[in-house]
Amino acid sequence: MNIEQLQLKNYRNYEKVDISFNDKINVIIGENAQGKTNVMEAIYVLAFSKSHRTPREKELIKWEQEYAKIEGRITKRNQTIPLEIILSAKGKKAKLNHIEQRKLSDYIGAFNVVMFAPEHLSLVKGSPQTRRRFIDMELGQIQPTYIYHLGQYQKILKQRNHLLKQLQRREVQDKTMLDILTDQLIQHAVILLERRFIFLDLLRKWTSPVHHSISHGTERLEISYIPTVEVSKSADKETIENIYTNKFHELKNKEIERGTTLIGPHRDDIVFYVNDKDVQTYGSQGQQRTAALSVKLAEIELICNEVGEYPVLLLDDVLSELDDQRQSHLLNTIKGKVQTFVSTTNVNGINHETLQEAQLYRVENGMIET
Ligand SMILES: Nc1ncnc2c1ncn2[C@@H]1O[C@H](COP(=O)(O)OP(=O)(O)OP(=O)(O)O)[C@@H](O)[C@H]1O
Repeated sequence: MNIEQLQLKNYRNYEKVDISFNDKINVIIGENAQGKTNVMEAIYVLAFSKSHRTPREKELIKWEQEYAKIEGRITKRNQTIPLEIILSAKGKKAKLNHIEQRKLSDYIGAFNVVMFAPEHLSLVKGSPQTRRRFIDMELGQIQPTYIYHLGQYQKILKQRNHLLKQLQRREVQDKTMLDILTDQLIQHAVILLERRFIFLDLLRKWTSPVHHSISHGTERLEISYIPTVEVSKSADKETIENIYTNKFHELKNKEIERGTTLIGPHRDDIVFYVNDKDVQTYGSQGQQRTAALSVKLAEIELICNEVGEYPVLLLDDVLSELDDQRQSHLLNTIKGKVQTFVSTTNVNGINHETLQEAQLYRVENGMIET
């Protein structure tokens, strides 16, 4: 899969841009704060309809402008597909093949992208929220209906937390609504948990050989999903539902006392083990980085396996963060098969023959030159 062309109108510090891309390696080079990440972000927004940097979409619109537009032409299974995202104070529009999609879950998944930025290097040692976000984004692009269930779960969770706060402050006495919201929450929690278990199995399958190879056969990487309820990954829907129902019943008074929902996929986590030791606690910074790189490389293979084509890879300011050996492993793995975007202030920090074949784009103050 490739992105052939990108057009930006009033996006961040770009007033108007129209660029065509090379189907192999594209290097976006420029000083700090010139707009390199903004280009990467625009490609990401075209795929996911949201930014990887901010939940506040207003920030994406050029200052003092009414709207921002990102248009892209991608090729997938030998077909050209036009995509369009328009952001304004009125909301967001997503168009696929020039047709506006009412549900974002009908849009997301058409264009597959893997982003690798410095913050992903802390996937292993960072917060559980970072890891949950990672699972949600990846699952969302291979299974668009996951986004629907996640959205419903988050909506009900918000209502339930609000009600728990009211019950805590005794502004509400009747608990009937709490039971209704609990049942609704469980319906979506079961689906999220089931799909995350399956996704983790897939991820583990692709991560193990990659990690074994990067570590020259010295390390074995394992990934475990840690839910907030005791449940086996082979449990069926009904069993998971019963486990949640019983646990919510048991925790009812405690949740009212605390004024928040204490269990569910929004509190789950994943743990990485290298040679049976928890990498977050015991791993060196190098081992944590290698684990993060393995996950990213596995993600590319996993998407290719699920979708039938390699996703586009965005390496935002990350190559120079990797040492020569990890850089080489990454670039050798993707060479010739994955359309890649690299943003950097200086190509000198990147030593690889792959870059000799790259198309260079110079970015300066919201202008791009090839
Ligand atoms: N909504 C906006 N409207 C206009 N300009 C914006 C907007 N949002 C961000 N900018 C500008 O975009 C620039 C930052 O661009 P970007 O994050 O792409 O930098 P970069 O080239 O990747 O830099 P670095 O190498 O430091 O990461 C800044 O000059 C910032 O002021």
